[in-house]
Amino acid sequence: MAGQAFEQFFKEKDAVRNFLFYIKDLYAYAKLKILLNLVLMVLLGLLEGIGILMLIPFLSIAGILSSTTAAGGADFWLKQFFSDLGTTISLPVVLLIYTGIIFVQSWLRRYQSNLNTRIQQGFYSFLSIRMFQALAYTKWSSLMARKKSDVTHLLTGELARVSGGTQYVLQMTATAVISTIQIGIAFLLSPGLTFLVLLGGMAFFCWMQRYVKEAKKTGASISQHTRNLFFDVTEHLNGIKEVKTCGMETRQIENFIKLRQAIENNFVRFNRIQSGTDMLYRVGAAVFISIFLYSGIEIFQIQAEELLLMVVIFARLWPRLSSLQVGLQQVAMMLPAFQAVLDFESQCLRDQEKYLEGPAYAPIELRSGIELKHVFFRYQQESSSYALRDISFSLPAGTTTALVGVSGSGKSTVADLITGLITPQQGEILIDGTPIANSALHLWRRGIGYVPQDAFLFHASIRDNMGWAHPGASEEEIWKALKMAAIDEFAAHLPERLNTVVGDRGVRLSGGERQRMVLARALLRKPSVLILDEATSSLDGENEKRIYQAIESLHGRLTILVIAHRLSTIRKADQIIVLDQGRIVEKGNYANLMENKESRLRALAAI
Ligand SMILES: Nc1ncnc2c1ncn2[C@@H]1O[C@H](COP(=O)(O)OP(=O)(O)OP(=O)(O)O)[C@@H](O)[C@H]1O
Repeated sequence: MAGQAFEQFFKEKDAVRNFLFYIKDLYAYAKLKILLNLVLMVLLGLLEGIGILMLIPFLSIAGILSSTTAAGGADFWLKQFFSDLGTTISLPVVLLIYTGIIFVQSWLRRYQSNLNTRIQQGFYSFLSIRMFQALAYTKWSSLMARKKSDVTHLLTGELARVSGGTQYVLQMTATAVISTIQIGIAFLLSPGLTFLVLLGGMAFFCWMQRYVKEAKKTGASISQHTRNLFFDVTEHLNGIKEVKTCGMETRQIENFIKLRQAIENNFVRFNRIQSGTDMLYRVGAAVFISIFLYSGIEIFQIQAEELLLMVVIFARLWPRLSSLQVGLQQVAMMLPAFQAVLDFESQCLRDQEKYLEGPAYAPIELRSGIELKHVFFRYQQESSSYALRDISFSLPAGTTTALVGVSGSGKSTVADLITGLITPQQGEILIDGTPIANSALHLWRRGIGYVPQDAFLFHASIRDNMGWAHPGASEEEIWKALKMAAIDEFAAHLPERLNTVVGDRGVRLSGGERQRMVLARALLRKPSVLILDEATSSLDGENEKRIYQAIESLHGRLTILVIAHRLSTIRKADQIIVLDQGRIVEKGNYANLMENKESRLRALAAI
């Protein structure tokens, strides 16, 4: 029957596998602490057992228990020993021993509870850190396919649920160990009755396993709805300006209420399962104890003291069975969260980038140039449409190349290929004549300064934002970088200069100020390659001119790739590459291309 219950609990193979993975992970993390925990559990179980046995001297002193009630067998000797204790020592001594046992037991329980919390919280951190590491080293192409809100949800909500489940796993283990010891002692005292209690208890326990399945279903539903809620809130915050501008608040609120209510209903449903099983256990206890008392007194005519002992044992064992049930339901509810965490982690691990770390590995500095040879790239493997087709060009070191083309022509995709965030399906990208090894990609990227379209700043001071890119940068280096990005005057006039906090994602700055700040941050790293992906799109003419003057002053020292939509900014580029629908349609310098009346660049300039 126990086998059936086990099977029912772990009906799906995945659940068994995940639960075993979970236990394996937990054990791998806290081997010694878990062993210490087990020892404590055994000690606590024994002490609780002795606590029960101490009833015998009480009964003996009170004259309820005679020392000749049973003869022979382990139970006789045990009872005899404790009964003798009652007749040879006085009541105060027995009470003192009893209090001592309870004191030691309480102290151990407190120690074990602290140890459990240490294991639980430590395991939570262990899983979070492991998951965050896996996430940080995952390939961009794999991250691109994921919703940010799902990842946040996994790292916060789902992992917190897993941690809550850990508490129950530890509690259940303690309950199981202590119960086993108590059952052993109860067997010594009264094998027949204990067997009957156990049989009844097991049958009841197995019957109750249907609720564990229910709990698991509720857990899966909670996972799904909390994920949706995270998504909704994240989207709302990302688009809060648009929401307010278009007066869409009510719709957002309605959505939020719907999701919140679904979660609320699931938790209420789960509590209904928990309280329902608790009620059934209580009613079951009353029925069982009535049957035992009746059959003990009327049919088996058991001695009163034995019945009393059985009531005590039953009163201790039954709640444990109930707490095992509650624990199983809690763990079953947590398993979908663990499964989600595990799936995400294994996907991240499958798509890892190799990293060479350590002082021996310096950023790769470009010496002769970058070359793209017949590169084809498509975002979806199964799709027949390519974002880039047969792209070949080179960026000699120290030159400035401009990529132009209408929206969607593939400019940002070229930039992502050069940084190694994505890899071509056909063709190759050579850095100083050789393809960059997978393991060295991060070293290559460390030598690149990148300013994206939607430049972001942390909610921190300018100094901290700069320090993020180059932790050891001196005050002088920071001001130099700010000057190169034409933002030094702005920073110098701020009330707290470098200590001024720029708001969340830099919202306290104008679009142009933010982009110049991010450009300064990129330059602070002293990169050998600088990529500007429409980085000047929100600058006014004057600021744009200043940035390009600064960039021109870097000409020859850096290899620069500029993705630009304003052609005025690329006049001085060494070469201009015009893209259209993923193909290179023109190459040359500004003067050459503009000379040709049919040129695409001219057409773009006209637009
Ligand atoms: N993550 C993605 N998944 C699928 N397709 C994508 C993805 N990113 C871009 N594309 C597609 O690839 C093509 C090239 O996009 P890309 O962003 O490189 O163009 P772009 O020239 O930089 O455009 P824009 O000037 O608007 O930024 C487009 O058709 C676009 O829809």
